[in-house]
Amino acid sequence: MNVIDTAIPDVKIIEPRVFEDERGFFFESFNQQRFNQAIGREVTFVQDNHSKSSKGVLRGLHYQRPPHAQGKLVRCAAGEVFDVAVDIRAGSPTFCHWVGVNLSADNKRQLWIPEGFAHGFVTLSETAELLYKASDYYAPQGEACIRWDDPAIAIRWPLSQPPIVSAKDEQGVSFTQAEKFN
Ligand SMILES: Cc1cn([C@H]2C[C@H](O)[C@@H](COP(=O)(O)OP(=O)(O)O[C@H]3O[C@@H](C)C(=O)[C@@H](O)[C@H]3O)O2)c(=O)[nH]c1=O
Repeated sequence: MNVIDTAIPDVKIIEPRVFEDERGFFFESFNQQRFNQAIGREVTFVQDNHSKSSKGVLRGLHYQRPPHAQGKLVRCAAGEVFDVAVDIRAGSPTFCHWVGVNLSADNKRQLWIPEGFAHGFVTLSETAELLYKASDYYAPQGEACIRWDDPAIAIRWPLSQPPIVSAKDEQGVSFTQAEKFN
């Protein structure tokens, strides 16, 4: 397993070791011990999520407010997405910074997004299936959404036309208005 730093030190790219043979491939998509070593602390995941999206669908930027904050370990098992984490921790040296990583069924990369970040992605392939582990349970009362096109964050989404966004995400607030983490 290979751990790659990103421009935001707490956000890591994890590349599993893939064993290929004439039958296909095998890899450990999650190993608690190695994962904890990779990020330097213990995280307990309590929920696995799976979503499928069509090309041009953009979901985000989502987070749950404390005490329901979620760390997420994200991977793409079919197709390809551009996955983004935004630092919303007040006082962080990388506050309001974002990182974007292509995750695909081919590159098998995973993105670790700790608590204190908003998360979103856009689908680059005809369809894409995203699998992610979360360190806390879904708590609708704690859900929050920042607009994907917020000018203060200025994410460079790889888009050639406006994305397909849910009605809920259209109601996302600006970065300035969003509740931050302390
Ligand atoms: C996120 C979530 C949704 N749901 C339900 C609520 C709703 O009826 C339906 C679809 O929910 P949403 O529209 O919020 O799904 P979606 O827009 O895919 O939300 C997800 O987006 C990505 C970017 C994330 O980071 C996730 O944490 C999550 O917020 O699924 C659950 O039952 N459990 C969950 O954990």
